[in-house]
Amino acid sequence: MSKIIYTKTDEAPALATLSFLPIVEAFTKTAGVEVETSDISVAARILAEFPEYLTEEQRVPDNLAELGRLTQDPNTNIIKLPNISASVQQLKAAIKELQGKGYAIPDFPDDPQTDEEKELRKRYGKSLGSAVNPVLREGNSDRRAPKAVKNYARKHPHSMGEWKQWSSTHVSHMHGGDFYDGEQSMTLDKARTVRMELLLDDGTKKVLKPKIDLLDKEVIDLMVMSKKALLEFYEREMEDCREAGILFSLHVKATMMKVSHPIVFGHAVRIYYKDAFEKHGELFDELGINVNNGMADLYDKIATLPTSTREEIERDLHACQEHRPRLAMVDSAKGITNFHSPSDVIVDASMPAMIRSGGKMWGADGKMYDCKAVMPESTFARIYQEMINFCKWHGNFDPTTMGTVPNVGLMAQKAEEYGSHDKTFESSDAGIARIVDVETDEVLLEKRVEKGDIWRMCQTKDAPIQDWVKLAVRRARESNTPVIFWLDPYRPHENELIKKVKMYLKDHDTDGLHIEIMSQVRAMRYTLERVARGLDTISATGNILRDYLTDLFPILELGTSAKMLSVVPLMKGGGLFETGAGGSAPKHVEQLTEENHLRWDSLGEFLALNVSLEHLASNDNNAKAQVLADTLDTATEKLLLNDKSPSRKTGELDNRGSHFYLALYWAEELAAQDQDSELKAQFTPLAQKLAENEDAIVKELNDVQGKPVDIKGYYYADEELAKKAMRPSALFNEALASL
Ligand SMILES: NC(=O)C1=CN([C@@H]2O[C@H](COP(=O)(O)OP(=O)(O)OC[C@H]3O[C@@H](n4cnc5c(N)ncnc54)[C@H](OP(=O)(O)O)[C@@H]3O)[C@@H](O)[C@H]2O)C=CC1
Ligand SMILES: O=C(O)CCC(=O)C(=O)O
Ligand SMILES: [Mg+2]
Repeated sequence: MSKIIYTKTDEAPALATLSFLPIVEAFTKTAGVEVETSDISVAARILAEFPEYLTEEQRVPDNLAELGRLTQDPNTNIIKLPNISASVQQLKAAIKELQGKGYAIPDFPDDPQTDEEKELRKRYGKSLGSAVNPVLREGNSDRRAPKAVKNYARKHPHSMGEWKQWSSTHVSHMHGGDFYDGEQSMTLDKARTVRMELLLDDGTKKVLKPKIDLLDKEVIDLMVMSKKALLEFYEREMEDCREAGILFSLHVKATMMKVSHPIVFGHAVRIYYKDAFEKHGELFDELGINVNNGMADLYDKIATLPTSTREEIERDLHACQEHRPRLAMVDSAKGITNFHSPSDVIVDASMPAMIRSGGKMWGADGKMYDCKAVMPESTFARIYQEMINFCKWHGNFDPTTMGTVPNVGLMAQKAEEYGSHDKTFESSDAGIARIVDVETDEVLLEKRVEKGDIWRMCQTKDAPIQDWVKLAVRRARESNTPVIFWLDPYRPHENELIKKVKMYLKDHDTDGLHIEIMSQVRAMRYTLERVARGLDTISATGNILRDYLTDLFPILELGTSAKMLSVVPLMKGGGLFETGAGGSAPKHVEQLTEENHLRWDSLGEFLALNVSLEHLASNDNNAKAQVLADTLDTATEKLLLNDKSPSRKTGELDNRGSHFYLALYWAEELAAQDQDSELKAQFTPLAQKLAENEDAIVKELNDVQGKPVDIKGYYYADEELAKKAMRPSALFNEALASL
């Protein structure tokens, strides 16, 4: 029997699943496909970590570990929806909700002191940040806008803010002392076991990671971010921003770069509120305030103080703002700034949204202003300035004519920064950070660090690089599109990759293909020159640029990266089919609970299901699955053409309504096809029933809107209540059940 594993995740995609999954199950069972669900939501992952605190009935299996194992099985077929990569604040909120529901899990230790607390912190750390994707992505990334989606966007362009040549918006990044500066990299000459250690100035050694097994031909890097340089950078840029009179906005990825970026974020907050931190620092330490988790943590903790002390602190914080630039807002109505939480502004989505708005972000008064987009680490920040330069010079892109930029991204086996979290340290002392061969004591890489510097090691295995080159060549051939490898010869890590790419390209027939290697800024310029002329260009990039570019171009081309096809051909032969390139849209949940309208667009799920079925069809020789895939493809196109995607407005067709239309069109296509008479016979009555009841069903789906809906929870909502909310049409439910 063919099997699809459909993940249950968080927030908007989890809600959408409650409506869409019954359709998937009903349709695919006709091809003998079993749909199994796997809950990898942050709440389920927390519960799976602490079975000994739970009753027998409360325990849940470690689904993520099981899926990780399955990525090694060639028969695996997973549809993966986006999940929360939790910040500390989110994790704590999820823990609190679970405790409130009677799950006696321990508190999150903010400042672990005892061994027991340290152990708990370590265990909670497994659910923190980007904890799911690196486990499941045992293959490289193939993300692109399908033709039908691109054509639809060309005919129905989203709105674009206007770029003015006089715009003050720009990107600021460090020019020295960051990870890019002085990076060291090497390709291993043989398999080795290494340790990471700090050689202190007094000659003693602090071993931070005793044993890392490395493979032959693996690329390793050592990078350091200087705290001093970072603080000076912030001080300078804040002053520069204040003088310019524009908004200060910090764009990091504290969720995915879960160790380094919260530290980088925290320094920005402390510099901005420097005077208040100098005055109240001791008290803040006593209260265990850690602004690496955002100002929300500070406000939560000072709430417990006597009113007079709290008010004094608040006054001092406000006084800091007087000689600092205005901050970009996340929610101006609620007074939530860019510094509120490190998971509110996530660079992959936040920078494209800013560029799409003509270089503007929200100010505290609810109006939009030019901004200084601060991305301390220069390695990848420069691509955004290059795009901004292009927009200022040429005006904004035109979605009706612009070319498309698919991406082939290196990410398998925790490539590059993805796998660096357990090898990232905030240096406790000054000394030499070293990577040393355990057997021979040979120092492979070393760099001076001062107290407070962040240093890390990255690994990129050779097999994923070979697979990445192969995938890039395959995509170039299949789509007859040029491929540019975005690799910078001045960056040691990428210089190692360039040698490998050149070598592995020789393994393939590249006759007639256009393949080039360019540094990032040149690659961006080259790609944009083509984009503006309506020409397509595949970007073949490392892991971080994979993440950045697969939001950047889709958001400009299509309005959202939710409409992307996102495939991970697993290196062992299975398939991981992701849905879109974006996240879990927390704001959408708010709209659902307040107004019972879910604006989440499931196009990404439809596209993923399509390729998942195709994969089953060829792997399992399942001809019916192929018919389902072909008809789903046509139905999806019809849905776009008939404008049945969810509206943003309460009272109009939402996620549930668009699911109904997909089911209707899919059933109609199956009824109309002649390849499989059994399927035709099964779906003809359903198509008739849905078509006859179209108006009544849509009315049922729209009539429930406009009122709040209580699903009793955010991270672990009541499944029955949520299901009821997401399946409000009795007519539609009955029709599906009749299949
Ligand atoms: N693959 C994964 O597992 C990923 C997970 N994440 C996680 O998702 C969470 C939110 O991240 P964030 O950076 O805010 O990015 P999101 O992509 O979730 O949100 C940014 C905005 O994009 C729009 N959007 C995204 N997806 C859809 C969709 N399917 N339909 C309609 N609009 C959509 C929404 O705009 P509007 O509000 O205007 O409707 C949304 O507010 C974080 O916890 C993050 O870690 C992020 C990226 C990938
Ligand atoms: O894993 C994460 O935290 C986010 C991943 C992401 O943004 C992406 O893959 O595009
Ligand atoms: Mg992303």
